[in-house]
Amino acid sequence: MSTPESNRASAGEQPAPYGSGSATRAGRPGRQVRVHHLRELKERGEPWPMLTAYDMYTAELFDEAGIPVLLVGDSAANNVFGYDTSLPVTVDELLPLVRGVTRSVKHALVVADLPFGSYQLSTEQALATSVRFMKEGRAHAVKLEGGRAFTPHVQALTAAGVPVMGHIGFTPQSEHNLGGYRVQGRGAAAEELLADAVALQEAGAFAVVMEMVPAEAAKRITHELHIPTIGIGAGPDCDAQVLVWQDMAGLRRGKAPRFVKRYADLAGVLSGAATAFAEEVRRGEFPAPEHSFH
Ligand SMILES: Nc1nc(=O)c2c([nH]1)NC[C@@H]1CN(c3ccc(C(=O)N[C@@H](CCC(=O)O)C(=O)O)cc3)CN21
Ligand SMILES: CC(C)C(=O)C(=O)O
Ligand SMILES: [Mg+2]
Repeated sequence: MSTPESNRASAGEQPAPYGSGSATRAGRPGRQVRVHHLRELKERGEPWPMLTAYDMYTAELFDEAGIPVLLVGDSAANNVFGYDTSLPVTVDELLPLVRGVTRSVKHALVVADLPFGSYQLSTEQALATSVRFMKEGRAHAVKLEGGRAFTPHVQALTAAGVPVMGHIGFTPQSEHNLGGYRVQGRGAAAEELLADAVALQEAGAFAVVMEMVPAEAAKRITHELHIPTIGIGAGPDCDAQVLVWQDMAGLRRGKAPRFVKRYADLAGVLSGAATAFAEEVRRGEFPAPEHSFH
């Protein structure tokens, strides 16, 4: 079977950049995704997907599935390390996950989420932490939570060569300040949210996540900004959509937030596999002769 993709590869030509040509139509970026490709997608009105990833196999699979941006979220706190919130996770815990993901992708832009306490103290702290994620973790960009109060941090990082993704609306690291998991930017607060988004853009952010924001407010902010907006519980009019991968694939059980759609039942598949393995071992059926060395 010969595809345009393999023809190009065998001819030894440079594949088309993400955002143009047959590679895009196939949903597969031809080479490294760059922040300007995301801006081009916004200009063309083409929505794009983002997922979290915390390890090699998921990073490889999502990269091959044509997900242009992977986020090593501080949500690893809940979804890898078993904490009840994202607050306790540390840079030292997240760094090896970032390394695993960046080693495993061929195309995706990998964003490292700065965890609570690793950037809020000063612009210097934000830069020191980001340099670790880029130097040791080989991340391509970082993400931090906060609006106008964090424009000095975004400016300092951008000036130092670190692409920054903002995150406004419901910001889980501020859970105790926001009074729990609640929608942000209803009514008059929509103006505050817009001011935060514009300030992040002016400070140099290349994109901004909006979490649990009313769809109308998110739509307006998306139209006002020239950088891409990435929604999670922010309606259909954002430039991109992000989900935590264990939510998207149905690995996490229990009641999911309203914004989650499950595209698979990985919990069912894995638990079925583990149960079948356990039964075969207990019945003496595994290993069979073909699994043994003779
Ligand atoms: N697995 C997972 N998925 C996520 O989306 C996620 C994490 N972990 N960890 C970090 C943060 C925390 N997030 C959360 C967690 C819970 C709700 C939640 O319970 N939402 C409810 C209540 C909303 C309301 O009361 O207005 C919902 O039904 O959406 C929302 C976002 C989003 N992030
Ligand atoms: C939900 C996304 C945006 C996030 O910040 C995370 O996974 O940590
Ligand atoms: Mg996060």
